[in-house]
Amino acid sequence: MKLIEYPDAEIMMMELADTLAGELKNALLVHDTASLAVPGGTTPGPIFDSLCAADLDWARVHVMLTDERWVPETSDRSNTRLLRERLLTDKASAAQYVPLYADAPTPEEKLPDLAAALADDLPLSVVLLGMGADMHTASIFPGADQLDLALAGDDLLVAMRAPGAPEPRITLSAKVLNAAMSRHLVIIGAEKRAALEKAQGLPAQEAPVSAILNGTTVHWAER
Ligand SMILES: O=C(O)[C@H](O)[C@@H](O)[C@H](O)[C@H](O)COP(=O)(O)O
Repeated sequence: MKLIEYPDAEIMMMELADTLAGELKNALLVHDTASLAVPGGTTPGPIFDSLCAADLDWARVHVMLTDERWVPETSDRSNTRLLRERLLTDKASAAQYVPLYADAPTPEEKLPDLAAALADDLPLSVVLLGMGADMHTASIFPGADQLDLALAGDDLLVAMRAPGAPEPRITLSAKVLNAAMSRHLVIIGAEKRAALEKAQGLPAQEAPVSAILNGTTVHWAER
């Protein structure tokens, strides 16, 4: 793991957007398409605001979430909604969106179709992850019902229910995340920095983020 500390979050978001755009551009030099997976939640919005204006051949970029809450796009809990509003806009509106949600009461009903649709985009070119103070990443939560499958299984996508998550989730597995050509984790604040340090000494069952730290660049700003 490599840690980059920034003087403030605003600078971090802009520099990280540049880094992601540069990596996508490089991937497009050698491949017909490039794939980008990004988290939802409250942290990455400003990265999306910069990245969406990056000058690259977005029509050849396939964009997806690292994980989704099982709620329709009309919900303000929908990560898809965040992506449409802040990333898949401006120049990036030409990108192809690969959904992790479909209209059905539970994720299990749609899991095979959603997994088949994303299989063509693997290995992912660039992955950006977030982390919770409970040391979850993507929707791989401590105490989740399918934690073993998400951490050590061969499935691409896993449906999850977890005490720390108010609705069912769907998440890329650790296998998919770890196969990515490039992986970044973005966190803000002292609490998450302490959680990251604690996670490094714990098994993935207790600290799921530790399963994806090898080879990952962590970007941190205090505020
Ligand atoms: O749907 C989600 O919630 C995310 O993809 C999740 O993994 C997120 O990255 C962390 O929970 C951090 O969330 P915050 O950025 O809101 O702290």
